[in-house]
Amino acid sequence: MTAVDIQDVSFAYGKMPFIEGLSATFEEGAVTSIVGPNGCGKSTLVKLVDGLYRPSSGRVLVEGEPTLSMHGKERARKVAVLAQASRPPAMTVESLVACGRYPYQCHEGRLGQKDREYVESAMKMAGVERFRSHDLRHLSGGERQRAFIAMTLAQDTGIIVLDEPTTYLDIRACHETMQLVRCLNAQMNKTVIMVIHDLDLALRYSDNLMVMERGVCSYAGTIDEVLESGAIEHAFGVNIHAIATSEGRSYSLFPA
Ligand SMILES: Nc1ncnc2c1ncn2[C@@H]1O[C@H](COP(=O)(O)OP(=O)(O)OP(=O)(O)O)[C@@H](O)[C@H]1O
Repeated sequence: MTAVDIQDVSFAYGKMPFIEGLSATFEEGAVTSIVGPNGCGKSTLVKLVDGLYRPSSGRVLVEGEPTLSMHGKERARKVAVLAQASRPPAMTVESLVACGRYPYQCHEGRLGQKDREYVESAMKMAGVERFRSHDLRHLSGGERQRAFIAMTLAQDTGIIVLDEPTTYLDIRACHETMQLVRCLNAQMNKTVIMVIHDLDLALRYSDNLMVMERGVCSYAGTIDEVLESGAIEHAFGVNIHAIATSEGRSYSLFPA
């Protein structure tokens, strides 16, 4: 089954076409990383999936429905998108996580019993319960990222899209964030699509990879298929060596 289907999408900033005829599919129940050099269009693609940008041609389907035919709240009940980290707002963890319930709220915006249950279980799942009354600005980068992931969980969608979830995190927090992603996938069957710069993390924690170059998908497939294809070497100008370890495989990357 396909969770997100990008069908022959073109998009331009201003007059110059940037993405032309991009097609890609993201498998339901899988963790897929979008990788590619700076400026190749990864965040643009995320915004097209989020319905923030309108393709000049082609369409994006989320769970079989064109994103642009859905109202904002309807789309937000299918896909939760966590944008790139920016300055954290002055609010508590619990208030942030409660924001994830907005697609289910009516005009008054009050949380009902069910909303509160979702907020509680999202904080528990992401391991931020004990920080519930802490101001986001006073958390470490890793704790704050878990709080934002909890907000996407409270949104109760089948699909989570994370744009560079490990930026600014130290190596331990990077791995903890990726382990949380795998846990959400394994225990809650979340489809996860993430833009990630760290190729080692992408190779280690994803089922599938989509490699982008200058507005196109140059290759997509399982980790083994992508490694076999040479698409990463081509896109980044690196060599990759896979090393067997007791925990599976580790990857060593260095300039070609
Ligand atoms: N709002 C905008 N207006 C005009 N051009 C933009 C805008 N946003 C992005 N671009 C351009 O579109 C191209 C793709 O940007 P995008 O942010 O999608 O790339 P990216 O692959 O996510 O980059 P990075 O890895 O550096 O985050 C870049 O050349 C960028 O300068």
